[in-house]
Amino acid sequence: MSTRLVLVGCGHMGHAMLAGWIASGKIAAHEIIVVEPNEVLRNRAAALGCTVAPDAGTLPQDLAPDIIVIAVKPQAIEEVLAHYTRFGNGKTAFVSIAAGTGVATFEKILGDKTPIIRCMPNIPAAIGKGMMVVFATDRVTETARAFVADLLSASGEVATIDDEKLMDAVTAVSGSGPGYVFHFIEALTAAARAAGLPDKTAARLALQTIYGSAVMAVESGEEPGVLRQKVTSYKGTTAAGLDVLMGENGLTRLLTETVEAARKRSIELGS
Ligand SMILES: NC(=O)C1=CN([C@@H]2O[C@H](COP(=O)(O)OP(=O)(O)OC[C@H]3O[C@@H](n4cnc5c(N)ncnc54)[C@H](OP(=O)(O)O)[C@@H]3O)[C@@H](O)[C@H]2O)C=CC1
Ligand SMILES: O=C(O)[C@@H]1CCC=N1
Repeated sequence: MSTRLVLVGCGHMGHAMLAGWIASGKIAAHEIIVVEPNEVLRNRAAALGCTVAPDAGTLPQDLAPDIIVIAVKPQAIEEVLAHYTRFGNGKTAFVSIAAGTGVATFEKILGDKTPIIRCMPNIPAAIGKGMMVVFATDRVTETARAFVADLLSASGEVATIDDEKLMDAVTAVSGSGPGYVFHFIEALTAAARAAGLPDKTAARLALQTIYGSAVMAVESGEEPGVLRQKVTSYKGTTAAGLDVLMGENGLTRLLTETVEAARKRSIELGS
């Protein structure tokens, strides 16, 4: 069977998505070529059954994939795309997961008739629990949109946006968000240690509390604020803790500043 998809870059995010696609059966490993210069990461992709290549120069001359997924760092995009211009202005759709880099950059290098999709995934895609947000240009056919949406659904939930400018905010919230949550686990663990708990107990209590609360927020169908109130006894311990966390300089303000810093960085990466 012919190659349907070329994945360029198989690091943290590329591999997370690739593994989910293959496990879902939505695409077969032998329909995928992975281009990755790092030998260890290339071997990891080969172990999934994909054909692998160290660089674009070794790709077959007659290659005509439906999709090329660009999963390299934003700083490398322009240099990398220069090796894929032969696929531009044609039927091959380019899907980029790079933060910041806008459609305009792709069109400048590949040609303005190239179908381009931007997707902002997040790392829980590695376990099929990702948030995948998609923006597609008018050049992208319904068939290509449907194929990409179906493929991405193997990695988690899929949402679409119609305004590319929102991609910076999306990146700052769901793209980077797992980093904030992992840090929240670290911070609660540190606080538990400071409160006198042994290291292992501190880590276990923090992780299970965040896991249990997140699953409950998803599965109960209740608003987080309602769930919070169920924990908060009148003049009790939670109220005392939340007085700090929900105070003027509390978590909402901190997260607003956090998201804004990430959004600004996304804009910088794209300029
Ligand atoms: N990590 C995350 O949680 C998320 C990442 N993203 C986006 O995904 C993209 C990749 O990020 P991430 O996976 O974390 O980064 P990684 O550095 O883990 O992966 C990128 C990979 O691309 C390889 N690479 C470099 N040049 C080429 C080339 N010419 N051809 C093929 N592969 C190449 C790199 O190899 P080498 O290291 O040898 O240079 C590396 O293995 C970024 O644009 C990022 O913005 C989006 C959402 C979430
Ligand atoms: O940190 C980054 O720039 C990438 C994009 C979103 C998550 N990781």
